[in-house]
Amino acid sequence: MMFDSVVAVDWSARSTPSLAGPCRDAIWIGRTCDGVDEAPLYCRTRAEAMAQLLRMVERDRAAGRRVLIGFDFAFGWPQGFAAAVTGQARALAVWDHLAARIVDAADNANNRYDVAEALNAGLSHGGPFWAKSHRDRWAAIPYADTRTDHGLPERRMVERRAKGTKPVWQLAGAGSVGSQSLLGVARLHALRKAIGAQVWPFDTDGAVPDGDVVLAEIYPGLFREQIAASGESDEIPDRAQVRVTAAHLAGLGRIGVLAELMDIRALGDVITQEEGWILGVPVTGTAPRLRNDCFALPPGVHWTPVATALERLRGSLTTVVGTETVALRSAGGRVLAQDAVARRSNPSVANAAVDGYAFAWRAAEGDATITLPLTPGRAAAGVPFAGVVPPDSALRILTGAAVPEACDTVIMEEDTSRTGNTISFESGLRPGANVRQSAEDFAQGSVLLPAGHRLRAPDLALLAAGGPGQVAVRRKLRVAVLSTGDELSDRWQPGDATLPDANRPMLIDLLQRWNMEAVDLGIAGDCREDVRAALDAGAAQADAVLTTGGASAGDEDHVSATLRAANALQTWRIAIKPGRPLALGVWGGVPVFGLPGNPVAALVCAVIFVRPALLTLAGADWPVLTGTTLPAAFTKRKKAGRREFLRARVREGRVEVYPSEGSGRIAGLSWAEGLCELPDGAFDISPGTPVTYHAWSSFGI
Ligand SMILES: Nc1nc2c(c(=O)[nH]1)N[C@H]1C(S)=C(S)[C@@H](COP(=O)(O)OP(=O)(O)OC[C@H]3O[C@@H](n4cnc5c(N)ncnc54)[C@H](O)[C@@H]3O)O[C@H]1N2
Ligand code: MOO
Repeated sequence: MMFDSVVAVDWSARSTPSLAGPCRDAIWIGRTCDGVDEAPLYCRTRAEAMAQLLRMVERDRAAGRRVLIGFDFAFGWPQGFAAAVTGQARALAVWDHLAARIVDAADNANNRYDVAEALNAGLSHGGPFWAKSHRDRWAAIPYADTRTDHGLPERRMVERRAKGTKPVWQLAGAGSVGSQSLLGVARLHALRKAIGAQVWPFDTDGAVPDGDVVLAEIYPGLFREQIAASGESDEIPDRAQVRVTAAHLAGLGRIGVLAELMDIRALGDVITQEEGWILGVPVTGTAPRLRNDCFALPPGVHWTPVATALERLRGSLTTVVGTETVALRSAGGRVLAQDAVARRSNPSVANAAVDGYAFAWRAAEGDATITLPLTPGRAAAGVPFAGVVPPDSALRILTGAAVPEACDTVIMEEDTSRTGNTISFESGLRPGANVRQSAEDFAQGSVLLPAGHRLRAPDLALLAAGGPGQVAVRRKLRVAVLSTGDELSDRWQPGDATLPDANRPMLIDLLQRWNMEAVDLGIAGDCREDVRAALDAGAAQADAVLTTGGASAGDEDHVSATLRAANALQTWRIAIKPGRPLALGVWGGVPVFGLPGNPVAALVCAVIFVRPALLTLAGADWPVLTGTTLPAAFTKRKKAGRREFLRARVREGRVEVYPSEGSGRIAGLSWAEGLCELPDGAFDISPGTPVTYHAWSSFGI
């Protein structure tokens, strides 16, 4: 067993001691020790609870027991808060900050609103904390939720996954947890120092802790059903919560599941160092969150060549989707999550490649004409011959049938003549002729296809032949698509000043062809509130967000501006035409690809940059574009300093390009059947000059 003693604490942010007798909304401590569920303890103050816990730890340590203590408040804050307050992206730095400021007396009197007010005042746009006990005090904390663009995510990633959890910014009101965290963390900071406890996941970097006293964040809501079913109907709810939660976590420890739940290294350091995690929320299927600065370019970079941009993109992204199992027949287009290993050899036994007669080759050595007696019976595919073929005899055999043990060669029926029970044929057959050797195609245990491979129809034949009826694939990547701009409308009518949205249908179709799920976020107007709300919706529902429009630096470029305000924007000026302004950001841990609004630029950016990036997030191999070299049918003098992609098609073996290069000329997109890629350097093209052509099919279109 991992922990001998498991303690669950229901915390409280009260400012006065709770009633003398046990009551709700007070501190309760539940404990399961050596498999025995103890009666929960009631504590009137935080100071009393800490004293109880210290006594328990002392006793457990003296008895050589490992102890896990869970507290039901957030140990961390949404991504970005720690760095904004302390300059370090670590929750424990916030613990230090709070421990130095929180005053929490023995009678529960405390200054949490003063501390929250100071935090708000030090953060941009009024800060994230809201709700308080007195309407007329702490002016920097709004009483109702009238907060504006404070630039931090509303929830931690774990709060998006655990149903019923409340954001940590709310300091008062039913179910709020913000105040509990401020006061609780200050207390845990002292406990950690006093007894050398390990705080999971921060002290272990998301790994399973090895200390003898471990503090972790818990949430009794995870055990809601077990609590409801626990049978003590008139029990105070807080008491039932700590009792059942402790018993449950101890049970998970006994069956080895707790260790699995405590290994969250795969989530990355935004979670393991900054936001924290609720013990018991499963990790599988959870994308590691990206750091806000994951797309940062080195200082001084102004123009990024295409190849460098691709390399950087490749280096900053990894797989974010979990694994699921699907039937082989519906696995086409999916990405293998693991190497597919053959569960059988093909063929599994040596078998006949033709209809004819099997015999031992030694029997047919010598004479010009060979005559062999036939053994009664036959071997057919799936119906092996049950008897023994004598050394100088032959056996009737059909294509696909197992070659009997004593035989090694098969003669095709058309090459023999049969009289009664004998066959005759000309000598000269090589040993092993017309026999498919066991495992000549592939051997059991060999890797048929590597993880990351995208399955096509022929691959399904191979996997099926290798045995598995089911295959482990990556969950489909979900990608949200947003168009931006006041000029766009989905309800456009002739005569309107608005334009129909051309980008969204195009991008949604691209995603579907790449075997991803598209989430349609519609159109956001040219205002930050709209863009913010859409990005929030995208980050909540999808693994990545694609936007078009508003990517460059103009007054109306609200995608860039919104990401910049959240300190999450990197604008890459790529040496490419079209598609030069590409905004890359991270919103709520989810990458945002801000494509230029011009439809031609949007498509080029989508196929050249976004496709490989999304395939990487989806767990697929990085696609390498090779292209075909063909003679040009056009004339152009290309300047040095940027790569160009021209709308193109092939006619009579030569590459034609669309007469206009304007990146708003949508007709040319549809006219084209692919792109002609011109290199970064200067390049003079006249009819016949070899150029590189990529058919739409090489972009999965
Ligand atoms: N001062 C600068 N101006 C511009 C720059 C620059 O670097 N500095 N870059 C130019 C280039 S190159 C491009 S491409 C565009 C990119 O602009 P944005 O991404 O900010 O896009 P918008 O200004 O919102 O729109 C550009 C153009 O595309 C039309 N559009 C937008 N969305 C759609 C849609 N869904 N369907 C159809 N058409 C759409 C929009 O109406 C504009 O005409 O910036 C240049 N300017
Ligand atoms: O990206 Mo812009 O398309 O070069 O006009």
